[in-house]
Amino acid sequence: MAVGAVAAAGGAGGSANGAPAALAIEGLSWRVGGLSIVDGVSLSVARGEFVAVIGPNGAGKTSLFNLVSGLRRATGGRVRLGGTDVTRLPVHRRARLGLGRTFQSSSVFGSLSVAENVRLAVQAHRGGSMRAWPRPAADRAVAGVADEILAQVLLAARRGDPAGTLAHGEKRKLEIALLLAGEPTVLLLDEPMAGVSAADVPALVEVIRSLTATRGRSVLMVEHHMDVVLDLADRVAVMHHGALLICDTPAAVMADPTVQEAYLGEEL
Ligand SMILES: Nc1ncnc2c1ncn2[C@@H]1O[C@H](COP(=O)(O)OP(=O)(O)OP(=O)(O)O)[C@@H](O)[C@H]1O
Repeated sequence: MAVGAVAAAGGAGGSANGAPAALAIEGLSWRVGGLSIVDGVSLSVARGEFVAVIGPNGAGKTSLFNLVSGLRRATGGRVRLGGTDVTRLPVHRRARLGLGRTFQSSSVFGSLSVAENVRLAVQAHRGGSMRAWPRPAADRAVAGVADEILAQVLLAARRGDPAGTLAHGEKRKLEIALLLAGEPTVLLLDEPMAGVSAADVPALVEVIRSLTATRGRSVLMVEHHMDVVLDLADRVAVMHHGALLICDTPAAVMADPTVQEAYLGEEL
């Protein structure tokens, strides 16, 4: 649940207590070759809040994520992280400011163990700040952090297994672990349930739920599985033809006739 006030539906900017939103998307647009793919989207995510983005195929959800993470350059509007304007910053600078997007599977080393993968990610993130530490102490600290992360993503039992042997659902947990190694304050999850077997969904949902439970982390998640969205989200943002249709509580969104219309002919 959101720390402090729950931000106003769809509004950008700060929360009611005056603190800047963890993530503020303000009139964000992306035009390509005369086509408006993302059309003036304004949406804010409060500290500790979980917002899901849904919409029919081709609505612009992934494109919105690409603009927020910096993979694509917006043609209009702004993105702010904790009040800092990051609109013109490249991916790695946004990451350094606390924005994390799930790693693609290609960043998992299949022949290394699950624990080694997480240790490498922790090392990559903290290495510089530990340079003055004696080697054994630094190694122990990295291993300790990696173990904590593995416990949080419910992968402790698989810590010694080669990452390449993980099932889809477990691989998603490992990708989340690698993301957590970067100590993000805002996490972008793009279809975390894609390809995950029905049996593995509940455990993965619990891992994702735990992300906002500590440290005031915020999550923005694109997901097609409505049961997962309704279970996890504080608010649901609906995109249609590149624009934001509504951003409100799951109950209000489900009851909204314009949402039903946008999904006409598709499963909601
Ligand atoms: N680089 C690009 N150039 C031109 N059109 C693009 C480009 N990238 C995406 N599009 C178009 O923008 C629209 C939105 O695509 P996007 O992938 O963001 O939608 P989505 O909501 O994530 O869809 P899905 O749910 O199917 O993943 C689509 O019509 C897509 O074909």
